[in-house]
Amino acid sequence: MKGFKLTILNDILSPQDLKSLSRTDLDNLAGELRSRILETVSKNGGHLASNLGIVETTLAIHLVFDAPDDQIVFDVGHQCYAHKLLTGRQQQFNTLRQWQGISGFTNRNECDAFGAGHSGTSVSAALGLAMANQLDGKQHYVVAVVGDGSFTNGMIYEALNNCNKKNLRLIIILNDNEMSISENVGGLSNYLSKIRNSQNYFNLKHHTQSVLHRIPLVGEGLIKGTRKFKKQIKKRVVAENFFEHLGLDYLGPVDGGDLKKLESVLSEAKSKQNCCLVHVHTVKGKGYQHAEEHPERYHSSGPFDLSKGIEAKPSGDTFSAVFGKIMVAAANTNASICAITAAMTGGTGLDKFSQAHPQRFYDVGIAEEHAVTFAAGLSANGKTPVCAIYSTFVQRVYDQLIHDAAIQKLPLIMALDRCGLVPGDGITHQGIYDCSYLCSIPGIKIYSPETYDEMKMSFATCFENKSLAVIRYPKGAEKKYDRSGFIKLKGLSYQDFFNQDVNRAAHQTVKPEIVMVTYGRITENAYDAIALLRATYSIRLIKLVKVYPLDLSEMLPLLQQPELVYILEEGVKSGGIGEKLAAAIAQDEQINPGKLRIRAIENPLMEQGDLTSLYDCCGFLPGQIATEIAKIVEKKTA
Ligand SMILES: Cc1ncc(C[n+]2csc(CCOP(=O)(O)OP(=O)(O)O)c2C)c(N)n1
Ligand SMILES: CC(=O)[C@@H](O)[C@H](O)COP(=O)(O)O
Ligand SMILES: [Mg+2]
Repeated sequence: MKGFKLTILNDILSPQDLKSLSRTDLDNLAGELRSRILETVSKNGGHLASNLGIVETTLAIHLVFDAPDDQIVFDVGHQCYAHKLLTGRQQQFNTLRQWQGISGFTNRNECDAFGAGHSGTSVSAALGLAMANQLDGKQHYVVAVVGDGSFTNGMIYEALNNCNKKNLRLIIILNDNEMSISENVGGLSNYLSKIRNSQNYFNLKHHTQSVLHRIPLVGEGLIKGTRKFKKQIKKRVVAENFFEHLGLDYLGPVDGGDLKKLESVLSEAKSKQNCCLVHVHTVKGKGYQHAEEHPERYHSSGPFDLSKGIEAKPSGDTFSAVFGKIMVAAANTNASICAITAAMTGGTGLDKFSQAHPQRFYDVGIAEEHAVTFAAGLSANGKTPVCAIYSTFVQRVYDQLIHDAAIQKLPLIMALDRCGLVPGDGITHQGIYDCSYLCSIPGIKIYSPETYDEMKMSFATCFENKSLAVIRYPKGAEKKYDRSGFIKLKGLSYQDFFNQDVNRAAHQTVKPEIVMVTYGRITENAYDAIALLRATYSIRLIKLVKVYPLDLSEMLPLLQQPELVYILEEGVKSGGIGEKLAAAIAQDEQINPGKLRIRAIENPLMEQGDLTSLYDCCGFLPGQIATEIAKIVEKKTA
């Protein structure tokens, strides 16, 4: 792909420039868009397969509609790369997903009609935009683009239920590529495949309708009563589908690779008086053979060699993979263990479990709320459910955890993946809120293992204790550094970095000047910061594994001596573990609350970027931590 000349794309400064292109130019442009997407994702990482599949649909949308007056709302937003390239962001496209570059999702700051990252929001947002237009007497259209996977999300149906208003300039494009990240699941996916496979349904329907139009007595232009009669006949001859029953017009399925047909069907949708759903059949990964053959592998990828494709096997363990192993091993000996995922089998490491224990594995679709209440139901009838969900998507299940688990006093284990800062995906995917909001759920216990061993122990404890518990861990692998000096207590471990000549037994009597308290992946940063400080100060590092409720009887005695207690937290400051500890210290007569400092995330609206840039922005790099601590101590002793 290197050196591929993008002759047409270079001249597209706005969607208006598309409108004068010839058919041949448009076809070539589709190829150029794919090349640019491939080239960029192979360098920066990103969501490849979905973007390759939706190129012609995006072109058709921008040919038929007039953005930005007409507003396009992408569900999830991970498939918006062609849209970005056609809407004035070509120059920055090489900065995709990079620090201070452009986001891999739709982003209102970048001039998209609505931002996203989480699934299922598009139709509600688009309906709101369309209603606002209607109130203002504006004639603009709003187009929601939703994948078949996202159509498994309940919010879509809540929104569809409200779309049956007259003269609503709202068009919903169902981008059906037969895939979520992995294969799409459930009754809806079967139903869509039925519509697709009812051969020529669309053609038959159109043919029937045009025949009906031609019958003299019921033809166009006749009085209302006759129209009613015509509708009755239509209904009998052509069965309505689910969407039509909800009061929407339905067009499709249309071949999503056929730009001319797409344009014609979208133009027809525009002419409808109702909200219209256009069902487009696309191919995930289209145009790059590796991605067409393995759409799941190319859903979201890191950088890779375009000529070779992505290696089949990930190398080495990750927290997700270790979680998968823990689950398989536990379920081998405990028949009550069940695993639930909301469309993230591979990402959460549950693929092995799904093969080893298919009867006890549930992929419920992109339906986190349902996943948790469903798990609570399993729990109520004696099962041991483990819900594996990314931290960011758990934001959706706050009420389910309170109403359906905590209040019911039901044991339930939440395995939270992708906790902490999430580099490439950015602002919508940061796993930095969970500790803060989950702490207030009655009876909840939160563990934040930093190592695979701690993770295993946390799960073992939770399987045994049968309570409402959260085990949270980051994306990727455990950090490698020397942990041999840590002394384990119940819910924490600690290590003293005093004068190296002092032996461990003597530590008890030596006074640490600084105590650092931290948890999770960022412990390594604390450890590295200590390496910069230990020649000057004696420091104690406390690593929490059980982060909530805090085991104060273990911890407070360790905090009494130092001049400074410095809490380092890869999560939001507001309501976080640091603030919980501060509140506990404030009530302890032995500890002066004035010696506490919290370094946590104060501006959580953190865009995408590499982890080092994100850490830098938060003051989390070891050098920054060391400098801050030295300054505080100097000020105190001055
Ligand atoms: C609430 C929520 N849960 C899970 C995800 C993770 N996720 C991102 S894309 C995706 C699959 C979407 O499938 P579909 O809508 O069909 O789009 P496609 O990738 O096939 O184009 C999932 C599960 C998410 N973004 N939001
Ligand atoms: C769009 C989305 O929400 C997912 O595709 C997410 O980007 C996947 O992240 P991982 O690649 O870390 O599984
Ligand atoms: Mg799909």
